[in-house]
Amino acid sequence: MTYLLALDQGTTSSRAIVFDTDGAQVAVAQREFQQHYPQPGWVEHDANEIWATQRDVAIEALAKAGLKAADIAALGIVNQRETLVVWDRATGEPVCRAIVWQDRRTAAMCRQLKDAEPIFRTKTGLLLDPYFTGTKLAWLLDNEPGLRARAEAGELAAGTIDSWLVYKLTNGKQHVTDASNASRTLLLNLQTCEWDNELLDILRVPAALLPAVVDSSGVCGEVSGVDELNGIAIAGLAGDQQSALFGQACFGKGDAKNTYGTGSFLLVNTGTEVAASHQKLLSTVGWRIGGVTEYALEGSVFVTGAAVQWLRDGLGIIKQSADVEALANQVPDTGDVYLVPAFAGLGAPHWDPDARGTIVGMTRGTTAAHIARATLEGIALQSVELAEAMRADTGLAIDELRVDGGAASNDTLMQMQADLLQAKVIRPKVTETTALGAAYLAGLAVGVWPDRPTLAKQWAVDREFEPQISADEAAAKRARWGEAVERAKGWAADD
Ligand SMILES: Nc1ncnc2c1ncn2[C@@H]1O[C@H](COP(=O)(O)OP(=O)(O)O)[C@@H](O)[C@H]1O
Ligand SMILES: O=P(O)(O)OC[C@H](O)CO
Repeated sequence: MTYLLALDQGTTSSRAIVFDTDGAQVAVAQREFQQHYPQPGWVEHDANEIWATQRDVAIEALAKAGLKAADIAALGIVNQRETLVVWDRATGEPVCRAIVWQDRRTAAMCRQLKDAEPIFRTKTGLLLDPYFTGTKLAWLLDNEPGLRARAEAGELAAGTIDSWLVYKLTNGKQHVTDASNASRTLLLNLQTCEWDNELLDILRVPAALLPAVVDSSGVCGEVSGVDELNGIAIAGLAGDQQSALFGQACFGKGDAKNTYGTGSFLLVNTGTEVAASHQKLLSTVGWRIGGVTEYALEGSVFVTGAAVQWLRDGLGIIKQSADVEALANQVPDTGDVYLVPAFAGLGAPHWDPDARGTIVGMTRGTTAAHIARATLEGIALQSVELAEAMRADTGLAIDELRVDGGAASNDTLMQMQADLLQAKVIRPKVTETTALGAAYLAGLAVGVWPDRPTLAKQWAVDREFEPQISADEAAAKRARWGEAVERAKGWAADD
């Protein structure tokens, strides 16, 4: 029997899953790690802790499956995107904590660079928002004493989490990133899939820092220096959201998926041509395989599942995330309460780093149940805005949406999504599609599966949700939501 090992390095936890050739999960191990919030709006991770947790869960998953490294055909790595790690090439030690995708510290820098935004928009498909890696790297070089000189001298390496993990797994032999991760940095030319000198110049980033850009599916190294994993081929790399698109078998132009994790990320496959957005969606690399790049349009929402965590940790009205469903179902509706979870600003299609979380419409009769229900509706409504923007961009209405991620297990939320989107929502049997995508990318590279049609046949439905409210009712809620969003915008602008 042949097995694949998927490493899914997420924002809040590191996960490793062993899959068999039917795409079935054989064993899983997961470890959370610490989030650091050194200043308001800043979010950091300890890159060494990311490495240690990811290595340990990989070892643990193999042990749980009763397998040895030699039983694994290949491993794939998928990861939280945009998060920046800079390390010393000689020692392999990070020079400081990783700056996480949610970190807003470069909001002022992005405003200052606004005149250059059209260049970034055209070349990278992204916007000038603190979300992306490029301004984080520029900030670090400007603000950490001595770093720029060391970077220019070639002493340092920079990369997203995929780069960092490959570097550690190969004992410092490989400094690479795949095209999908690279397309989130503000430094990659989408058309050529190469680092762009004009963009490097604008952000004053020395090219010597950057990894080589490789295919998303292809052997890019071999594990060495971790006894239990040594010899396993590293054969798949991708950003986690692109990987979920792959794991959902969204191989055809127009196929769409939405992942509900810390944030939500709705991606639609746009084929081998870059589809430019007029609705502030992102054009991004889906994957590059055999040198051929396929693209996607993406709507990124920063806080969805994290809002449920806030109900748990911030408000204390639920004990665990899954409890939100029962609490929300204690009431038939939100009583006209709307919760805009703009805790980290607003992403697509608003891109307002100064927006902040807002609850509107509360009365003396509002209860925790209304807040819980409004949180779920807020998650669904943010995705509706993305789907509307995609329709305006591509002319294609999303009439079917494949869903995955932690919060996709919430039936009430999925029903709300179908209602508010006025489209069918389809949940597959395997909702660990992010990790499955990693296994697929790695397995294709080493011949475990012959082609994508074989993978598409493995995809199976768990449950479908059909709209149960009228289009008029949905439109009324969408309009009301729009008003609530306006109230959340710009709140922190004076900070
Ligand atoms: N039943 C549920 N209802 C709503 N949200 C949930 C539920 N279960 C998990 N979540 C949320 O999903 C997120 C975890 O999903 P996951 O896909 O593991 O996220 P990530 O990869 O971003 O760490 C958490 O933010 C959690 O609050
Ligand atoms: O870690 P996740 O699953 O929340 O994904 C984070 C995204 O990749 C950020 O762009």
